[in-house]
Amino acid sequence: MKLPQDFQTKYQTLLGAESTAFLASLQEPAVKGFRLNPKKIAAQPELQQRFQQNYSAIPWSHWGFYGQVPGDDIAQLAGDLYSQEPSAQAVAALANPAANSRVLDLCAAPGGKTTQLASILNETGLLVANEIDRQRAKVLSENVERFGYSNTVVTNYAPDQLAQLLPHFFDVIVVDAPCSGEGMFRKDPQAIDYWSAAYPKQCQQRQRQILLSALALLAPNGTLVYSTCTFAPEEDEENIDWLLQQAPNFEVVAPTGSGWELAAAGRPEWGHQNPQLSKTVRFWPQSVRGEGHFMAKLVAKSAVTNTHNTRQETAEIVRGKQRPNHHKGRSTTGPTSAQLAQWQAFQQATLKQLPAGLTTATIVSRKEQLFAMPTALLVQPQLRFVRRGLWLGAGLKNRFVPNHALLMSLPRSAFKNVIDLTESDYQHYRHGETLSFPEMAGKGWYAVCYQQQPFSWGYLTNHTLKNFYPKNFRR
Ligand SMILES: C[S@@+](CC[C@H](N)C(=O)[O-])C[C@H]1O[C@@H](n2cnc3c(N)ncnc32)[C@H](O)[C@@H]1O
Repeated sequence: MKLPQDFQTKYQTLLGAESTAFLASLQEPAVKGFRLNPKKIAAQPELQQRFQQNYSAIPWSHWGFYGQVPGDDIAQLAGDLYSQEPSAQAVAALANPAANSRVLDLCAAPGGKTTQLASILNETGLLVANEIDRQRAKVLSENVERFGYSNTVVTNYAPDQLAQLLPHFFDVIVVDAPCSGEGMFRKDPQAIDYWSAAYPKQCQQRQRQILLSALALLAPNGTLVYSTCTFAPEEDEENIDWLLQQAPNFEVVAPTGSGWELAAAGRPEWGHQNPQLSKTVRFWPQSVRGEGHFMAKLVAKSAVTNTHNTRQETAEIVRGKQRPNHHKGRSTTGPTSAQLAQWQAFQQATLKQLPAGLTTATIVSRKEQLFAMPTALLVQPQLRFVRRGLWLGAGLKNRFVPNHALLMSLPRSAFKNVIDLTESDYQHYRHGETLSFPEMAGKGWYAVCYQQQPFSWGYLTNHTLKNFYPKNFRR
């Protein structure tokens, strides 16, 4: 790999003798990793064993392993795992939101940190995954669907717009900032083409704008995690030093627990000698099995009285004192009683259990489509979504048609009817073909499975399984 001369000179100056090992490490192959989805793996001990026996664990990650699982493995399709390089798995682990927190992943696509944060929250609280780029937000939304957590919504805002809509709303915010990507040079050599000596400073300006919005979105006693996949001090230590000046009530906290001793500390000398920077974290490829990453966790030094009243408003909505303002809202309303009746009839016929997050959700409709939207978000009827919570399905005139997202949010044991496909039927079904089962009688919705994993809805009628595998996933 040909590294820019300016890059080499910069790190020779910054790192001195260590630069030889650092620059040599960038010529090594990238380290691959993936992370299991605890929600889906919990009920499948044989699948857990498959991974535990064949792959070694990533020390600092929740559920992380070194290695690579092919993209068309059923475990990928069924949302059992997410491919993510090992160091990137430290960011959500550092944030480690408490159960029931309101969490925002501000720069979220394609969803590596989001899916890990969702796993940590384990269907409690609320997770907003926001992405500024519309196309990338769609990919993020697909990954959120695949992982199957019903308390996760996807939005598509610039950070300052979101801050106007949900000021001081979140307990935990992760800013995995767009950066100069030096830590990705091995994984994605194209990042080298974008790089110039001036690029880190340009990125710094954009990162500071994003961080100011993050402060406006954060509850007074909230936690902010900032990360980049670059080595550049301008984007790392300098930004945290600057952020502490903007928010003097905050301090950096160092990670605790096993695995973190393998990471290095940030460098105070690269951020105006601010001693707090020794509690920031660096992953260097010459000393850990992973790519380059920087991260810092900031918490409020002293408790501040929470003056905003969103929690009170939410409680009132839940208790029914205040109705969500449907008129100002872009598109959601309450479902009709006929739609609700269809949804209930569908549940009775098809499901043994409901997704866990539904207990803290409100059912809303958009035209005939029904969604379980996290109740806490009803305080802001102006909010537009790419995914407004768990997409349940369509309440049509005489029937309910479940959405793929509902299937992905449930374990195999939740379905009254399951059908296991052979390898050959599985390939046909993934193409979108209808399958014939002369021995199967009756009518109804089935969770269609391969290797025990639900991957699609199917509707059985006249000995034929109608194909509801989403058209955009067919191949
Ligand atoms: C490092 S990537 C995020 C990776 C993601 N957190 C993950 O783990 O999969 C940074 C993201 O920030 C987005 N972005 C770019 N410019 C932005 C801006 N001005 N404000 C907010 N986000 C921005 C990019 O589109 C990109 O998706």
